[in-house]
Amino acid sequence: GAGYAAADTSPPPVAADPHALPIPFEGVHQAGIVTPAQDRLYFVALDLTTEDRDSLIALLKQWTAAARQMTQGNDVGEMGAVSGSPYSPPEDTGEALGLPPSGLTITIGFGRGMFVDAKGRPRFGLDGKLPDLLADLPPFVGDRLDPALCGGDLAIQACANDPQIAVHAIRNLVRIAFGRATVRYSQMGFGRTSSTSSAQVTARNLFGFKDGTANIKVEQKKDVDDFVWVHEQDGPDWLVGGSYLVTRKIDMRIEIWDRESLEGQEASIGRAKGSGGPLSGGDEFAAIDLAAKGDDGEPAIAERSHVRLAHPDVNHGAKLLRRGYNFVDGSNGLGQLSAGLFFIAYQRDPVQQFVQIQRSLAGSTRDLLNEYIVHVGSGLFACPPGVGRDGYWGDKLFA
Ligand SMILES: C=CC1=C(C)c2cc3[nH]c(cc4nc(cc5[nH]c(cc1n2)c(C)c5CCC(=O)O)C(CCC(=O)O)=C4C)c(C)c3C=C
Ligand SMILES: [Fe+2]
Repeated sequence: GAGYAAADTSPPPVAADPHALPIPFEGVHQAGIVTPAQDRLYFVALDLTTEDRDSLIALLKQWTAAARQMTQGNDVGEMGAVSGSPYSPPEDTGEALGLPPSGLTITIGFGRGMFVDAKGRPRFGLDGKLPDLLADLPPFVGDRLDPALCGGDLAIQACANDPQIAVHAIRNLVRIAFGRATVRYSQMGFGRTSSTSSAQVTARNLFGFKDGTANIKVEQKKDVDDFVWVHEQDGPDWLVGGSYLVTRKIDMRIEIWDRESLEGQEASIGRAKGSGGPLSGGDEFAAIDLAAKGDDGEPAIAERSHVRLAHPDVNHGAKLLRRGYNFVDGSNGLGQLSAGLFFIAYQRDPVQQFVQIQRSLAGSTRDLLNEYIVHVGSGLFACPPGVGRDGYWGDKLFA
């Protein structure tokens, strides 16, 4: 179709709403990494239930074909949602009929468990292709990880400006995987907490602060190249042009935070709540001056503030491309919101980047935010480079 679900009979929306448009699926890099962050996320981690190499390859090919179709606003399969045999289940589940592609991107990552099992035994003949950096993340002080919210042999990130579109994408991919992979955990997110383009307004996280101000932006070509993509000299070959994805499900103790004074909240972050400007002075995008002192002679940006401890100057220059989303999973039995940040970061080297920064932040004597947050889920995935015209996700891995 022309970017709209084929079987739809109603006219497409009148004006070209930029949020409704399709994003190209093919490219040197996967879409959904430096793509300006969409408003909604649906993320899923899966475990492979097959041990057969050919069936894994077939799955990746079918997933790629479906992702190609859905990202361009088309139904899955040859006959889609309503044009097939009335006696068979439709190829597409149908809830995206009549909706525009809404900036849908679908990004895949491979976990360590796809290459070796828990005992280090090879899977799918891929043990020789396991990147050294695809090791389990180390434990961090204060982690309270729930194993059911960690790991996964594969991960798929669907981002779109319409949650129905993101859910439709994941649902159809999970359905295609029947008998070969099962869902380990999934997460819905809203209100992107990181802008990844300087054309975007910085959104706010559930603590009410602008989040993503000092993020790597797609326009910063050198930073993107230095900090996001795996280079030839980094290896392995199949991952060149790809990126490592770190996910952390972080619960936020909203009720405790909401009893903190404005001054206390701002000191914890190191930025002003209204403007997002650093406490060392200036507007949102003013450079952070870690040496600046307040009238009281104390550092304007507190020693234990989040932005100081996450800053490249105290982390051997490390930067991340953050792409996280807020979540609210209802309320817990105590009447508190089960809310937080589904932290997503892309990087060239997880050890020198995420692990370095998180070590700087973690622990009750470090980042002041730790009084209000707790990491409950974790994942590390190697995202292959983009797909060419006739290619499929991970094709270089099986070549
Ligand atoms: C290990 C990496 C990081 C985790 C985990 C993390 C969690 C987290 N962050 C916020 C809120 C904000 N973070 C901000 C900046 C910021 N955060 C990280 C890294 C992690 N954050 C970095 C590298 C930076 C940039 C530091 C810099 O160079 O200045 C900000 C300020 C605005 C911005 O620049 O984005 C906020 C606000 C929360 C609430 C949170 C966990 C729930
Ligand atoms: Fe942060």
